[in-house]
Amino acid sequence: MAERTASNELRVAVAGLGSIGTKIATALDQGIEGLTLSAVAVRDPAKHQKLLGSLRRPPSLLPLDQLGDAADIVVECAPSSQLRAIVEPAVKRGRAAVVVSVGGLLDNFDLVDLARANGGRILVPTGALIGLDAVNAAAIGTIHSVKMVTRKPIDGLKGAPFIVANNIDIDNLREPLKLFEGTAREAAKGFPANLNVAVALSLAGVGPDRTQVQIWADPTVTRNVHRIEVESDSARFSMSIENVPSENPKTGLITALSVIALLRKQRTTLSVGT
Ligand SMILES: NC(=O)C1=CN([C@@H]2O[C@H](COP(=O)(O)OP(=O)(O)OC[C@H]3O[C@@H](n4cnc5c(N)ncnc54)[C@H](OP(=O)(O)O)[C@@H]3O)[C@@H](O)[C@H]2O)C=CC1
Ligand SMILES: O=C([O-])CC(=O)C(=O)O
Repeated sequence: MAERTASNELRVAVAGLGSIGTKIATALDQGIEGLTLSAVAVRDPAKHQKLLGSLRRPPSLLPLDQLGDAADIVVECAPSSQLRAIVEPAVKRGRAAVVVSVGGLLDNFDLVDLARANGGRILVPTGALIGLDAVNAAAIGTIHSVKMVTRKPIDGLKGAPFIVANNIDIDNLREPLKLFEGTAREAAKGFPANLNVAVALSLAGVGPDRTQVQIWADPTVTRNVHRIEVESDSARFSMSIENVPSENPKTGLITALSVIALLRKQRTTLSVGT
């Protein structure tokens, strides 16, 4: 059972105060019904003094692996390399972990079993994507295929391991270039900081080995564009989203908002959408 504050609020900890974590911590501090920001973990406290000093109710500053001691819900918004260090101790204590670096979950899927064995939960928000409610619903029946095409500006792809390993020059592109076509599992390996959305889609639907993904470097777009097509026995649907990049060009602004929406649903009286 989750412990509660004296006022019966759920305590939330935020791991990583980058483009996503900063917005979530700020929203919690400004007030989300039934929730309180209890702790944060950062790599370099000096870098975050301004933000931490501006919060109305300063949270505890803790190491990543102690966040679960101070919170009922631990929100992971650090690089995927830190996923295990954040989620494992939290779910071992029976806490809920909200995971945004969802690509990293594929190599750490035993965490789901660990959570199950200890009464913890792992929550994956829709994040920078759209329509996981419909994909979840279709998956109750039979999904025949899920295809996703992602187009990103050059800055949103720079440094991806797939690009580096294949020595692809994307800096001087004048027209769109298809970089990759394959499964969501392969996409997550080659583009770990760019294709979390493909993994979230796959976990909602037919899994990482049956979700087909194309990735384009596109100098003609300024947004991270994802188009998805689903064929199932209950519905056929196409969805697309054009994300405004945040201070981190790899990350759409809507990602933090999606997590805030998920957190709101934990205690709100009226909850809309699955
Ligand atoms: N699910 C989805 O739809 C999406 C997921 N993402 C993923 O979300 C994650 C966060 O993205 P974003 O906020 O843009 O990334 P940022 O790079 O902006 O922020 C990551 C933060 O984590 C901090 N950090 C790194 N190591 C540690 C550590 N050991 N302890 C504490 N903090 C640490 C960094 O600190 P410092 O500033 O010191 O480097 C940084 O502030 C990424 O993995 C990204 O790929 C992104 C977009 C969409
Ligand atoms: O999935 C990701 O990691 C980021 C992304 O595509 C986006 O922000 O649109």
